[in-house]
Amino acid sequence: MDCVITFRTRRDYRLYRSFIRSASKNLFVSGSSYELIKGIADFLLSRTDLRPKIGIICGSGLGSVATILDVKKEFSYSEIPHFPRSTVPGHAGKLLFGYMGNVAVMCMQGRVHFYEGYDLVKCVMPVRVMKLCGVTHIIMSNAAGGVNEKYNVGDIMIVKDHVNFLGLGGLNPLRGPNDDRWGPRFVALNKAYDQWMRKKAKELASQYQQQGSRTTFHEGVYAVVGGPNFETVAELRMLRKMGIDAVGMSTATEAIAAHHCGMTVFAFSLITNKCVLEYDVEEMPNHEEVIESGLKQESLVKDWVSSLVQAVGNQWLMHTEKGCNGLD
Ligand SMILES: O=P(O)(O)O[C@H]1O[C@H](CO)[C@@H](O)[C@H]1O
Ligand code: HPA
Repeated sequence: MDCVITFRTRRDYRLYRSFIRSASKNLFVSGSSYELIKGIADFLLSRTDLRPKIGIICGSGLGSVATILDVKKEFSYSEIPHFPRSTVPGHAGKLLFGYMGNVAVMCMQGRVHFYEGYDLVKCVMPVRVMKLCGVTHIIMSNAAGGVNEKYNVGDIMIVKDHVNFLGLGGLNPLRGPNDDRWGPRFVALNKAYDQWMRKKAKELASQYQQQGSRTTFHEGVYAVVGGPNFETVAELRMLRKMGIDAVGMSTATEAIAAHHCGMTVFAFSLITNKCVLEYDVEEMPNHEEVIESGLKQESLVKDWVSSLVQAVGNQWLMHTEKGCNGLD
């Protein structure tokens, strides 16, 4: 059915026209435009003198990593304009600016997920905010189910690569018009997870083994699925056949956005549950167990992440005179 709109004045017509123009522009970019994200970064930086170099994202039950920070400024996500809010237990929803040793850090105590109802572009918005706050290296953590039968609860997997099941189906945070200020239209991902950081993280991990820790570190492939349901036995069997070691509902999309805008990316999974690949098994995965497993590994994870942050800081010192105390 055709619809005819009449305007009483030329002014009404002009107002209508500009509304339609901005609406069609925002159809693709709402919540994600460079200007909007720059506005958020400026909002944060105008409220702290700290200039972060390293960003950390705490996954489910891993919020305690934030407690190693000497916090200088704290924001609740709800007080940051346009920032998404965490709705999942185990994600405090706080953005912290502080120091780990002499390294200036920005830390998300909790993330947001696609299954919470956010578009992927909104899920990765905090990563881009970090970029515009000056973060060059990002450490992402997550809770994940161990698909590899050799993985046990409490093990840590350094992510060497991922399979993005959302992306393979077309759901990608880079979908839509590309803004070259972030990065190129077609981004290569074969070096998405930084080799130097992975090597350093493995070196640092070996000290726990030497000290007799029972925690095993692995390096493996993380698969992101949409959630929020845990996977079926058939799905998990398929994942294992495909060479996947751990499965979760986050991180890979954030890593794509971070790599796209030129950040150095490191990610790790805490194995919080062993995935059930058999039908005649009583146990069933649940979020409470996921959070509990995170808490049990609290001190080791904090220690390891903190030494990785220091290692990145020392690397900076070797290459720049300024270091990374955020005061340069
Ligand atoms: O990936 P993070 O945020 O650590 O959380 C993981 O834990 C939750 C399931 O218990 C899911 O959100 C999954 O992605
Ligand atoms: N599957 C998906 N996501 C998860 C799991 C899991 O088994 N454990 C923690 N996050």
